[in-house]
Amino acid sequence: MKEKAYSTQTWSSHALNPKTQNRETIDWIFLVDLLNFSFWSDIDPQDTGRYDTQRYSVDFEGELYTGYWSLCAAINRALAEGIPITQPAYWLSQKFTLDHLAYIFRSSTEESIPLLKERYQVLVEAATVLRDNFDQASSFADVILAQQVNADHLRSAVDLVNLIVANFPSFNDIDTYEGQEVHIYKRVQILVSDIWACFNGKSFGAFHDIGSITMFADYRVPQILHAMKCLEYAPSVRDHLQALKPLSKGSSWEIELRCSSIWAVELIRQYIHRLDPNSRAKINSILIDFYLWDTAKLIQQETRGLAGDSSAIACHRTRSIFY
Ligand SMILES: Nc1nc2c(c(CN[C@H]3C=C[C@H](O)[C@@H]3O)cn2[C@@H]2O[C@H](COP(=O)(O)O)[C@@H](O)[C@H]2O)c(=O)[nH]1
Repeated sequence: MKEKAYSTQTWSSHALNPKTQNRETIDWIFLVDLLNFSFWSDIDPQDTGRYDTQRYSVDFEGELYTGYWSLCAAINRALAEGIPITQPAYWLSQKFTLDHLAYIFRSSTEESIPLLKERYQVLVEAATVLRDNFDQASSFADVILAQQVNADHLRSAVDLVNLIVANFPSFNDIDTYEGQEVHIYKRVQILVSDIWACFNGKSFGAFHDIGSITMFADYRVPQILHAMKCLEYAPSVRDHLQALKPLSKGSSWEIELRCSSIWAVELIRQYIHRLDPNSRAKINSILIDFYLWDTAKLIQQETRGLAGDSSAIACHRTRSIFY
């Protein structure tokens, strides 16, 4: 596997990610990270990620995309067809119906996109919040611009995360574990991080506390943390996942798995900073996460599925709008 230095520039190197850095790019990122959840397939048990399993696949410019990239492909395809899908006002227009969203996310295979109705509701809710809570804001860029900057013209990533979860319910990734509230905040943190990475830490992406953002607790990174022997699953949990059984949202196993993946990345980050104190300014949990996630996807492609060999672990099958 080709090693590559990880930096914010890596973000725009992905074929489907925008190459420009402007308000339209913010709109694209906002839409993607509103819908950045639950792409694991009910009909690809080996999790090969391949369209020939008939799992949900999007054809964009002659290429078939699955998983997270199917979301980006469907959005780019809609834009290429002249559908203003990244404009929040569109989500409140007459034209924007559940059937229209089904067309936008149409599949080239038997399986449709999971949680389509929830995706529709998330968009209508977000556009309503922009209109009602942010003075008819036409773009999420206006929400960022409304944020105070400090003397160095830098905003607070943590304040932006808290502002988003206080206003947009679909980002409220909170659970209760043994009576204690646990704020995992996966999609809101990847939203702020994608903006930071896309803008290379400048302009809309200029934050003085970006190092406070954690890894994004999804269902893909725990697998590679396990493959790297950074995460160990109790035999009962491992057997449950390998049997492709669903893991219910809010169960103690699900919360422990997500929080353990966050803590594992924090320990990796601390280890890297101890090894090389100069890396403190360059390496944060976001870049470690991006590296781990991209590497997990490469392994999935090369081995036709991360659950392929016995040492691998299947991803946990929790249907949720939060990741
Ligand atoms: N922790 C973490 N989770 C991430 C991402 C991304 C996409 N980020 C890309 C954009 C810029 C970066 O450089 C990455 O290339 C998606 N996901 C989550 O994965 C799951 C989808 O997986 P699969 O079904 O296999 O495609 C789903 O929960 C989705 O929310 C990430 O980066 N980190």
